[in-house]
Amino acid sequence: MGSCSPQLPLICLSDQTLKPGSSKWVKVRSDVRKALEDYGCFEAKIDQVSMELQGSVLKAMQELFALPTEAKQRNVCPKPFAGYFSHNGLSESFGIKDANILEKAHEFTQQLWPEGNKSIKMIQLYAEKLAELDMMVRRLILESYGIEYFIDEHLNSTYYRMRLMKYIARPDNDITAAVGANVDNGANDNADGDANVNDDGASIGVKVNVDVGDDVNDNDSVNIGVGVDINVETNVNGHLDAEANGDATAWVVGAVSGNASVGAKEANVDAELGLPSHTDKSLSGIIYQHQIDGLEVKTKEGKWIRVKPAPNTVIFIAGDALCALMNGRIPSPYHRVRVTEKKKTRYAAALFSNPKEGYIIDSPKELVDEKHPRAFKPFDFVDLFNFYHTEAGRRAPSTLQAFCGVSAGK
Ligand SMILES: O=C(O)CCC(=O)C(=O)O
Ligand SMILES: [Fe+2]
Repeated sequence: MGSCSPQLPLICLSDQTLKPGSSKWVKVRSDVRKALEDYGCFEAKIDQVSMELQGSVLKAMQELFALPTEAKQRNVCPKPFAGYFSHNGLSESFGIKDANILEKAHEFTQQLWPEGNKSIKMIQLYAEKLAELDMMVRRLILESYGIEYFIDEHLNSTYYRMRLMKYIARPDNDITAAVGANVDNGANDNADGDANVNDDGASIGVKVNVDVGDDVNDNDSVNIGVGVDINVETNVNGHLDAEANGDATAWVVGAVSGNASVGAKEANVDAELGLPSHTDKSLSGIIYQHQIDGLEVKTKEGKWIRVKPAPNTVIFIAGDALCALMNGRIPSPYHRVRVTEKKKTRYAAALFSNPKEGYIIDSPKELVDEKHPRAFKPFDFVDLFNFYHTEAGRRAPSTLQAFCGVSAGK
């Protein structure tokens, strides 16, 4: 309240009043289209998920992440990175395919708790509610472009995957100073997903963490801003590994690293990022951040909007597959996670919708006209995802553009 920091559009999708065909529905439909065309995402106020269910899901997540590593690693998926994944000690996540369907979600229980566990029921119920919400939003989108005939085919061509995330709390006993580091301009620069910085050289913010121990200095006010020689390896943008099903994330493997010398003491240079900037590969994602903020979304103007968590609020975000399907009319925004609160563990849950394997994504002809010439060639989502794992896919400023952009000339 009263804050002038930029915010995402907030749209009320509350069940009580939103009935198809009602005047509220028509208004929400145009709000959804406008928000997505402008930002590729919006905040949604919802009442479909009770506080009780939210609490149960949080408890289930805490229980899951507290399992011994060997148990967590049983959450495997034939595709790499789609199961349990630990990212440089900064975050860890589980993946649950078809989390909204009870029988399928039970496969996840089998992996982690062969003796059975009631938590999965809560997670499944939660996924079911978010899936209903997601389908409503995708229905609103297609209606808003006047392609109602396509709704059933579209909804039937997709499935869901849930991702549960824990961002590990940073300790409190370090001194930090923000510094800017310029890395060479080149193909790798935009492995952080930032396609807009190519011409100016990519500037990345890195954080110098100095562990002030007795052996270094008793004085906590060490001035590390002076004489710190930062050597940030350009492998900051080493390579990105996408989630195997392509639904969501590009993780940087081998994050920002380098050394800074402070007197005789070595300090680690590390990204503050819990999750580097990326676009989701999915059609859509619904993200719920529990109490601790961290999610930031990039606007078309290149500004980062930090999304504040609220109990009955989720974020709807468009992915590359939706961008392609909608002939580029809806962008898939870059977003990242920066957990700035110390000593606080951040939990987040996201439900992604993906096109089924074998389904060809092709913009309906109604979305193509003189003002909007066809932007992408038809493709199978699996192929987009596989391309993402190639060197060329990783280096591309925009995976989607490089893979199937009409201007890519392939
Ligand atoms: O943790 C979050 O808030 C977002 C996670 C995310 O962007 C992803 O999993 O693709
Ligand atoms: Fe994401």
